[in-house]
This record gives sequence, structure tokens and C-alpha cells, in this order.
Amino acid sequence: MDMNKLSKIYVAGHRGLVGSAIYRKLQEEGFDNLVVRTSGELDLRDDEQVNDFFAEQRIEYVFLAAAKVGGIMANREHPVEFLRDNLCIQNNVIDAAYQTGVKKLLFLGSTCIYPKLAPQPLKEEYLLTGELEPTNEPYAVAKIAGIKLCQAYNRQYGTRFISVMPTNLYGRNDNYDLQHSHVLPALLRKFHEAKEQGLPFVEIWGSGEPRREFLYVDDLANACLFLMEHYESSEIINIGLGEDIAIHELADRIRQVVGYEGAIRYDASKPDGTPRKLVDVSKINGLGWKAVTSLDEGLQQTYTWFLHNQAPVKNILLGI
Ligand SMILES: NC(=O)C1=CN([C@@H]2O[C@H](COP(=O)(O)OP(=O)(O)OC[C@H]3O[C@@H](n4cnc5c(N)ncnc54)[C@H](OP(=O)(O)O)[C@@H]3O)[C@@H](O)[C@H]2O)C=CC1
Ligand SMILES: C[C@H]1O[C@H](OP(=O)(O)OP(=O)(O)OC[C@H]2O[C@@H](n3cnc4c(=O)[nH]c(N)nc43)[C@H](O)[C@@H]2O)[C@@H](O)[C@@H](O)C1=O
Repeated sequence: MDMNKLSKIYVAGHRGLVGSAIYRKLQEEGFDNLVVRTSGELDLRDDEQVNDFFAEQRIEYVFLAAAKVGGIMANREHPVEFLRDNLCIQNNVIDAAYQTGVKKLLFLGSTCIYPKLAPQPLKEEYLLTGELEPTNEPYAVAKIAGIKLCQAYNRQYGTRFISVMPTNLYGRNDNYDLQHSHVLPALLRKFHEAKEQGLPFVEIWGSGEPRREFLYVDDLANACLFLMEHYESSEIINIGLGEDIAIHELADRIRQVVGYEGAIRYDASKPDGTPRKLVDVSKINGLGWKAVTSLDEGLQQTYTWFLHNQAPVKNILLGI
């Protein structure tokens, strides 16, 4: 019944930050019956395409890491896509998984599902106990609907669909777009470019006071495999490092990793978002899983990857 090396596993969103890390981890562990499709080959918002794909492939396990994802400004500028596309993707994949008898599905939620002013650290039971953060409410509503849909299928049809809530993530294959990415990749790129171009300062959005928790995506992938193999409950489960950091401290750490010696300025016209987001990891730790990569190690590895993969591409485009 449980996932074995020959099981047919679909990683939805395999080119993204999370999906690519899960794909790498599955390969490393010797799972070699993996199915993947780009969004160009299979648009998961289209129910006919999704139903045909699942009917043809007879998939046994699904990691649902395909979604419309972005940082604070992307969420603010594109509320329609963050709500509508995510609802379509998850409704289509979850229903097709049920219709074709998928043995187990793991749905990627996010800690933005918790109320903006919930007590810290965020326990799983705080879901739906207060107002959401307005900058990402449409995305959070879609994610909450995904959790509830998994629970509903489990209750009504006896499926095994689990939902995990990772904290903010970073690592290779992240989105490094300055306008639409999350803070960590944006700052790596801003400091790198400021150093390369000898700029006198780097601009950080907001006050620098909000606190966030950052988990290295390879640890997250490891947790997803662990939970696919050892977690059966319909109840949500957090995945995090268990420590958070203020954005101004993050900026200073990244400045040091990159080796930039200029100044840091704050742009108060940009939103801060939720003041703090630290997850309680006692549930997953109690099952025997713990993150192993410190923020310093993860930043170093991510910057090395960036230098080999992102920075040269940019330099070629700029002709430098
Ligand atoms: N990044 C983070 O900090 C966090 C992420 N998560 C969750 O993890 C999951 C993955 O996020 P992340 O890896 O960061 O996102 P990315 O943007 O890096 O990757 C998303 C992937 O989804 C695929 N995708 C998007 N739209 C469609 C579509 N219409 N049809 C098919 N595929 C589509 C893309 O495929 P293609 O490349 O082929 O276009 C892409 O590879 C999401 O559910 C997100 O909510 C949770 C907490 C934090
Ligand atoms: C994962 C999570 O990610 C999002 O929520 P968020 O954590 O608020 O997003 P963020 O990473 O964009 O910002 C974190 C903090 O950092 C500050 N900040 C400074 N300078 C830059 C900067 O240059 N870029 C960005 N993006 N932010 C910056 C920024 O102002 C904010 O205070 C949602 O998608 C949400 O739905 C979700 O799930």
C-alpha cells in the first residue's frame, strides 16, 4: 500500500522552487517512476486536460506543488490570479486524484492561512480563528479551500489526502524577479547587483521590522517525503525551522554573504505585510522530523547556486 521505488509518482510544478526540490529528493532516494509536465504541456487550470492526464497515467501518488505563487507585491497586484488560478488548479488535481484512485496526495498550503494577528508561534489549531492578512487574503482563501477540500474528500470518500503548511521557503530554482518574488531571493539579487555595479545603497521594502521564518527548500522536500510516508491525518501540519528573524537582520546577513559594503535604505511606501510569522513545529518534530539546514548555511548554498545559474544569465542579457 505504501509508496515504494516503483510507485508512479506525479510531481505537479516540478520546475518551481518546491516541486524541483521534491523531484530531486525523490530521484536521490531511488524513486524512478516519476511523471512530470510543464504548465505549457498541461495547464492544470483546465479540468478536461487534467482529467485526461490522470485517466491516461494511472498515477499512484501526487505531490501538488503547482500553484500561482509570489511575494507581497505580486499578491497585491494580482488578487484574481492568486484566488482563481489556485482554486482551479487544486480543485482539478484533487478531484482527478479521487476519480482515478490515487493512493495518497500531498497538498502544499502555506502559513499565510493563519490569522494576521494570531499568537506566535503559530499552532495548527489557529486556522480560521481570526482575520487574514489583507496583502495575501485571496491566496490564503484559496489555500484554506484546498485544505478543506482534501478533508472533505477524506471524510466523504475515504481518500488519503494530506495538507502541509510550510513557512517561507528559499533555495535553488526560486523566482528572482525583483517585482514579484519573495523577500529572500529579491534581496540576494539586489545585493549581488549592487556589489557588481558598485551602487552606494540597496533599497529594502517596508520598515525592516516584520519577522519571518525561512526554511531551506531541500529540508522542506525532505519533510514532504517523510510526511507522505508517515503522516495519515486529515489535520494540517506545519513545516518550519522553528526560528524567525527580522527583515533588517536578514538584509544584513545577505549583505555579508554577498560581500556588499554599501548602505541599506528602507522604502516605507512598500507594505510590511503580516508583522510576524513563526510556526510551531512541535507536531512534526514529535513525529521525528527536524530541519537540519541553518539559515547561514542555506544562504551560502543558495548564493553559490545563484552565482552559477541566475547571475550569469542576467549578465549575458545585459551584455556584461
Ligand atoms: N515559495 C514559498 O516561500 C512557499 C511556497 N509554498 C507553496 O509551495 C507550492 C509551490 O510553490 P513554489 O515552488 O514556491 O512556486 P514556483 O512559482 O516556484 O513554482 C510553481 C510551479 O507551479 C507550476 N504552475 C503554475 N501554474 C500552473 C498551471 N496553470 N498549470 C500547471 N502548472 C502550473 C509552474 O510550472 P511551470 O514552471 O511549468 O510553468 C511552476 O513550476 C505552492 O503551493 C506554494 O503555495 C508554501 C509556503 C511558502
Ligand atoms: C510565503 C509567503 O510570502 C508572501 O508573504 P510575505 O512573507 O509577506 O512576502 P515577502 O517575502 O514578499 O515579504 C516579506 C517581507 O519582506 C519585505 N521586503 C523587503 N524588501 C523586499 C523585497 O525586495 N521584495 C519582497 N518581496 N519583500 C521585501 C516585505 O515588505 C515584507 O515585509 C505571500 O505570498 C504569502 O502568501 C506567503 O505565503
